[in-house]
Amino acid sequence: MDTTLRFDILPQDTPAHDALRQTLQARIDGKTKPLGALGRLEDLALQLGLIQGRPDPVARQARVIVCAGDHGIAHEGVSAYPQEVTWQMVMNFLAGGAAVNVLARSVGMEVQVVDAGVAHDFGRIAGLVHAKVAPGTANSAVQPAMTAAQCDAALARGRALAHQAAEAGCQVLALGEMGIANTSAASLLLHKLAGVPLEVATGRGTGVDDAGLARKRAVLTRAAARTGTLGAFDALCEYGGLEIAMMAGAMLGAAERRLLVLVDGFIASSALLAAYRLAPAVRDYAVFAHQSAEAGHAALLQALQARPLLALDLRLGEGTGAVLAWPLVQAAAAFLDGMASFAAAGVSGQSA
Ligand SMILES: Cc1cc2ncn([C@H]3O[C@H](COP(=O)(O)O)[C@@H](O)[C@H]3O)c2cc1C
Ligand SMILES: O=C(O)c1cccnc1
Repeated sequence: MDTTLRFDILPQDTPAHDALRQTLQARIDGKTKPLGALGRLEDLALQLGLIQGRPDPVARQARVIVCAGDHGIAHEGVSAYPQEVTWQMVMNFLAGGAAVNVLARSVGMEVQVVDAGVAHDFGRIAGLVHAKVAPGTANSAVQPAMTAAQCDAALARGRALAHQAAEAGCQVLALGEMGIANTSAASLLLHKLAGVPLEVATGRGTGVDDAGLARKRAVLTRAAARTGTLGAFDALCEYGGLEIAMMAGAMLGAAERRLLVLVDGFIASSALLAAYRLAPAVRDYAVFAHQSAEAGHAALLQALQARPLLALDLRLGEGTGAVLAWPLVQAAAAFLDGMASFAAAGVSGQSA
């Protein structure tokens, strides 16, 4: 089966992009510094320019969308915390007291909290984006996590949220998540989509002990054995995460609107992996913010040939790592805009 959605993402290997790449590289190289000396900030500036299709890209406004969803597989005892933490943390996000709120505030980023599929009735609570597809997924250890229609709905709602961010004036979109047991869903996606063995793909998530990790591995082995090789859409349906599918849709929708996508940790990277398999061009719009301490993230980054910007031993999700990379994107745009060129400053260039 496949998604009914078609994502219209401009690929970046056109002749127009080649010309712009040369223009951007010349601008970067003309700045008053030894060639290449701003390192990965130079790569970021180049990527931002290519994404926006202009030699003078801007990074003024950014949003983090935190998608929350519950997981039937939580009932197998794969997390160190109970399922109700998901909705309780949604309340915490709305009150502004979670890690992602504080970090986003510190870097001037707006937070949008979305109910993608939490197993709780929030009523008409203010500030929450009500995009609930279902009150949690089914238990993927015994049956598909969601139907094709549910997966399509999650992708479509994520895409619409990204388009809204673009209309609100954002150039950059970060995706975060909350969902007890979603490291299990992400590990299963990594295993099915990139062929990474479950022993490598499975980690401690919120901090299960050795016995908990053994139980988690056994549950995931049982879940994985239900199916054979899967495409991206079927893998999302089988192993879910309504919030993971919604993040994938948002990443694809952001790329459609030529926004730079800040990818958070293990869970968000699994959403990008699925999105990439649905529409490979999305990869050019992605910046991998950080390397999570969650086991499996290294293999996931490797599968995407991604080199994250930061390594802070975070293992939280919520978009915490992604928001911390926003100042680096701003710095890249700032040096490209504000640094003097050799010509303008009267500084001698490279000899011979
Ligand atoms: C209080 C609390 C806040 C969180 N914020 C993010 N997560 C993170 O932990 C969960 C995934 O780990 P696992 O698969 O082991 O359940 C997700 O909700 C993720 O966002 C949290 C977890 C907890 C307990
Ligand atoms: O890296 C992540 O996204 C992560 C790691 C552990 C728990 N929750 C999320």
